Amino acid sequence: MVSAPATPTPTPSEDTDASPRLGSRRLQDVVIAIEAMNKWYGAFHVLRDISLQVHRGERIVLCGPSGSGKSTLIRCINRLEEHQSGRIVVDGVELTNDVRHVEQIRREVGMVFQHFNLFPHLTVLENCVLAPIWVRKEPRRVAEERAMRLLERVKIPEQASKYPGQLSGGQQQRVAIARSLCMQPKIMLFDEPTSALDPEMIKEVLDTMISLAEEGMTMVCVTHEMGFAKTVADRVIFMDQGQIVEENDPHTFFTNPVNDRTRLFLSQILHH
Ligand SMILES: Nc1ncnc2c1ncn2[C@@H]1O[C@H](COP(=O)(O)OP(=O)(O)OP(=O)(O)O)[C@@H](O)[C@H]1O
Repeated sequence: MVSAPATPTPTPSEDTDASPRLGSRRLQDVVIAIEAMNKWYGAFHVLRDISLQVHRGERIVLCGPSGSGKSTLIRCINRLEEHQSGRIVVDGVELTNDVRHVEQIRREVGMVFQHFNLFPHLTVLENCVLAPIWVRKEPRRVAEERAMRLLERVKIPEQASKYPGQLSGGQQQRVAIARSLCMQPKIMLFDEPTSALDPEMIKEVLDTMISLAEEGMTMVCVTHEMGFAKTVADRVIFMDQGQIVEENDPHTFFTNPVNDRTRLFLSQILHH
């Protein structure tokens, strides 16, 4: 049975002064709506009653201690992991077992992983055009032109004919970002994209993410880069033991955390 696309909670569409704001910007429609979602790994209750709404163009940073469920949560958003109860609606499509919905979501939601996940036996350009050609059935020329534009945007067009193993970690991660963008996603998920990088390469990847944010991409980022959270995020969400414990704008989150667990976490990472 095909379930009807669900409608996320509506938000004001008219651009009136009364519409809610996101910093200096106006809140737009909800693109990710998670309602009372739970997930178990066997008997282990890994995500507990998660409710979260992400608006178009919003930049969310998810943080929290190791094992708190951050990766699992963002992997549920593109159905790399299944949830067992509650609802996840992405751009008006509810995530169910219906493969058509899953395919649609995978096309609209790009994901960048800690360990790049590039195909080592394919060149940078081939990595970038693989999904557009095979999933979106694009002509090779169209896919390659877009891939080259995106490799220019992440500032490594000269690496197009190299293999991933010939690049630095920072360059490989920028290829991974360009590869995701080749599918023209509406939402980008980042799972600790800088954690596997040497310190001197972290900045180049963060700069790429910052420029994406400036262009209005909707982003959900799991990261320990609190400088990025402070300057780029519209909202910082703190998770612990599978729950969203606290969320706020970055200024309030970092200067006036309410929950004891948030305070403890911040004191540990900010003084590290
Ligand atoms: N496939 C799996 N099967 C069983 N347990 C899992 C699986 N994947 C993750 N877990 C467990 O679920 C919990 C949450 O893991 P998750 O990777 O989502 O946490 P995290 O907050 O992203 O942690 P980290 O910051 O260390 O990456 C952990 O206790 C982890 O061991």
